[in-house]
Order: sequence, then structure tokens, then C-alpha cells
Amino acid sequence: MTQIRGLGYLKVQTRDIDRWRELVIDGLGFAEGSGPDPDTLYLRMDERQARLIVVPGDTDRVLAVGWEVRDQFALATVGRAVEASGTPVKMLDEQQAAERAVEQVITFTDPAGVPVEIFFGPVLDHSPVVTGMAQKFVTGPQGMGHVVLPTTAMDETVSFYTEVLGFLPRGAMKVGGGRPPVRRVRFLGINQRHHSLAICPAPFAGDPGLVHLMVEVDSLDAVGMALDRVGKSGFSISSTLGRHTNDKMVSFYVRAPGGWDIEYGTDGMLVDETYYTAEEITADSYWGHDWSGSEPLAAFVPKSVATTS
Ligand SMILES: Cc1ccc(O)c(O)c1CC[C@@H]1C(=O)CC[C@]2(C)C(=O)CC[C@@H]12
Ligand SMILES: [Fe+2]
Repeated sequence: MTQIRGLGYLKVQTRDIDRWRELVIDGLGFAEGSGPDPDTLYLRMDERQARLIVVPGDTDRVLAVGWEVRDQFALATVGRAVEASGTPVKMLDEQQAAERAVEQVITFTDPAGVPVEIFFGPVLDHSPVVTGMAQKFVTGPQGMGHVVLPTTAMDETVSFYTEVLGFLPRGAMKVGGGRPPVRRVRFLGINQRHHSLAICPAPFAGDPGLVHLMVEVDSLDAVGMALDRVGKSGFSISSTLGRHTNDKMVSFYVRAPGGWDIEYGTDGMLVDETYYTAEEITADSYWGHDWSGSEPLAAFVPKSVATTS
């Protein structure tokens, strides 16, 4: 039984904070919050102080994938399991926890090299969440959404998340034509959201360390309006609107500065663990999701020619 309850927050660094602001606030309708650093973008989706944190810097990369546990006892259990697996764990001090607006947080690096944080006790902001399209983000017991992480060490990374952190397999899809040696994207879940994490075999590790972040909203109209807005602002649409075969989400993907995507969707299914068995899908979508206009993901091209904006 996993202790992890959901994706809690995502912290990224970017070279283009102004463009990030246009994307997430003007385009996707995140609510602007506030936090300790005046130059950092704190983005609210719900009663949390921040779910998405965008920090200006000299590279585009993931700074932390934050996973939430119930309480201090669950946090200690996860910390012991990670240590026992041979991965060194650091407990952050009170000030570092306060910066993250949580009570307590531990950090370590996963086998893909992604910085992971496990926390409990998010600090709430009870002021109204004023979103750009009056939409509500679907969070709560399903967490913030999902992330897809690239890895050059597929087996180690999947073992770590399943056997050490207790993520549950939620199916897979063959990639790269499906010919031997067969490679699969693996979807992993920890709550009723079909997947909170997917691990994707990629040829290049390192920055940005992300394939995409998915956030879900409560109406198709908000998805359509966001698609219009980011298109008008000149952002590259990596994938057109479509419905996924596994989580049934209707979504589009927009390229963020840094060479990775934000998936913006609605109508995702709820998994009933009593009856669920892990499936292998043979198409990513029932309709739509045309990736043909996509600029290459940074995780799929060598560093020197990576698309970074
Ligand atoms: C197939 C699928 C199901 C549900 C999702 O939320 C979802 O994001 C996907 C696609 C995952 C993934 C991607 O986003 C980038 C392009 C990828 C790596 C592929 O080339 C196959 C799987 C795709
Ligand atoms: Fe996704």
C-alpha cells in the first residue's frame, strides 16, 4: 500500500519567466498567488498556496516533483523505504519547508535524475481562487494532475516508483513501433486519477527532465477557451484536441518555454481499484491528438539542437 496520496506540486525553473506568465495565467487561466520570492511565479489551482511554481533561472529544468502523504507518520515510512533502497534522503529544515508552504518535506533523486520531494501538511490559502475562465481545476483527492518523466533507465525508474514508493501500475503503451526490443510508456497511479505519473523511455536524460504536466479542469468550454487563447498568443500546439483511450481525458498539449508540454484536459475517468486491472492500450487516443505539428520534445533530441522555447 502506498503512502503517497497524490501529485502535490511541481516546481520548475525557466529562462523565460515572462512567457511562462503569458502561458499559464493569460492562456491557461491559473490563478496568481504569492510567496516568499517576488520574482517567482506562484500559481494556484485550489486552496493550496501554490501548485505550480515557476522560478526564473539560467536553464529550463524541473526543480522538484512534490508528492503528498497524509501525515508525519506516512512521511517517515516513505523516508525509511527510500533509505532502505539505497537512495540517500535529506530532511529539509523548517525554513525550506516554509518556502514550500508545507509542514515537513524530504528530498531525494529518482533513478532518472529527477529531484523528488515528499511532503505533508500543505499550508492553505482560503482566499477565493480566481481563475481565468471561471473554471475549477480538478484536484482534491485526485491531486494536482499528472507528470510524465523521461528516463534513460526505464527498468530502474519503474521499479523505484512501484516497489519503493508503492505506485500502482495503471497500464502501458508500446512506443517506437512496437518491434523488439519492445519499449513501453508505463502509467502509474496512487489515487482514483488513472495516472498521476507516467514513465517514458527517452534517449536523453537531464534537462528539462519533464515530458509534460497534465492539469484537469471541470468543463470542456474551459479547455476550448484555453486552446483559443494560447493559440492566439503564439504558443505552439504540440497536439490537437483529442480523447485518450486509457484515462478518457479530452485534452490538448501546448509547448511551454523549456521544451516540454502542458496537457490541459477535462472529463478524466475515475479508477475503481476494486475492479481495475492494468491494460495495454494500442492507440493513444480514440480521436484527435494529432502530434504531427509538434516541435520535438527536449527529452527526445540531443542537447545541442534541443527546442528550448
Ligand atoms: C498515451 C497517453 C495516454 C494518457 C496521457 O495522459 C498521455 O499523456 C498519453 C501520451 C503520453 C506521451 C506524450 O505525452 C508524449 C509523446 C509520447 C511520448 C509518445 O510518443 C507516446 C506516448 C506519448
Ligand atoms: Fe498525459
